[in-house]
Amino acid sequence: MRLRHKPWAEEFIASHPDIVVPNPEEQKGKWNEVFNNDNPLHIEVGTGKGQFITGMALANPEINYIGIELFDSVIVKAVEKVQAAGQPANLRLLKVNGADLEEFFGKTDVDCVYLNFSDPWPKTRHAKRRLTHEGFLKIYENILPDHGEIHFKTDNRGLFEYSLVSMSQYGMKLEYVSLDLHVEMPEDNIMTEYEEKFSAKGQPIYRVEAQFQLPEEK
Ligand SMILES: C[S@@+](CC[C@H](N)C(=O)[O-])C[C@H]1O[C@@H](n2cnc3c(N)ncnc32)[C@H](O)[C@@H]1O
Repeated sequence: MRLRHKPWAEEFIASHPDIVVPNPEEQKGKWNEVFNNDNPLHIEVGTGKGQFITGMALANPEINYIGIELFDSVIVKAVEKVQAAGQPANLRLLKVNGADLEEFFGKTDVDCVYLNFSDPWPKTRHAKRRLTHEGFLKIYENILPDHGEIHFKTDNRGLFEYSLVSMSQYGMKLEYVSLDLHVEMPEDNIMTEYEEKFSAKGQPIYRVEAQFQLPEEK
């Protein structure tokens, strides 16, 4: 998702350090200081305009949430969403690349990783950029505890099939695989912007929860 270039975006982000955490590498291993509690931390990589992560934070005040987004112009929209929701105390944003997560989170800092409607990168030569490529799975494994989980939703059948294979080949246990999530919409499902858009067009939403396994369990 690319929005029109906004030259003031960087300044806007810097002026909201209470929402977009500045110098996140300094929080590695001590995110509890940011939230003033030891509650579990869930992150969404590729948070876009922030609808999902904001909804999750409002629905689950006993969990801390961080939305991670690469682009200035997009995270500005997420900041506005967080403000409109009354700036929940259990929610922050990071303007960083998901490929660099290990710079900001140590082993077990994060309790769950959400990937929602990740960019599909359909060309084979771009496969390494897919957020479910084994290179990214390794990164998530390094910031999650043993048996940590990734919850993944997408409208893109090709990316979903690729991801099931990638996760399975990595030795992850696949649970709650759905080929049409909205047929029996889980009560606690929080819709993302893309989910609303694609489901309104009648497209099925695919979902899986994948759990990392210990070497002896693979
Ligand atoms: C297709 S949008 C989906 C947004 C939102 N999750 C939703 O479901 O509505 C994917 C988002 O992921 C972001 N993104 C892609 N690769 C990323 C990366 N490596 N690190 C952080 N964000 C990334 C993009 O900038 C874009 O905003």
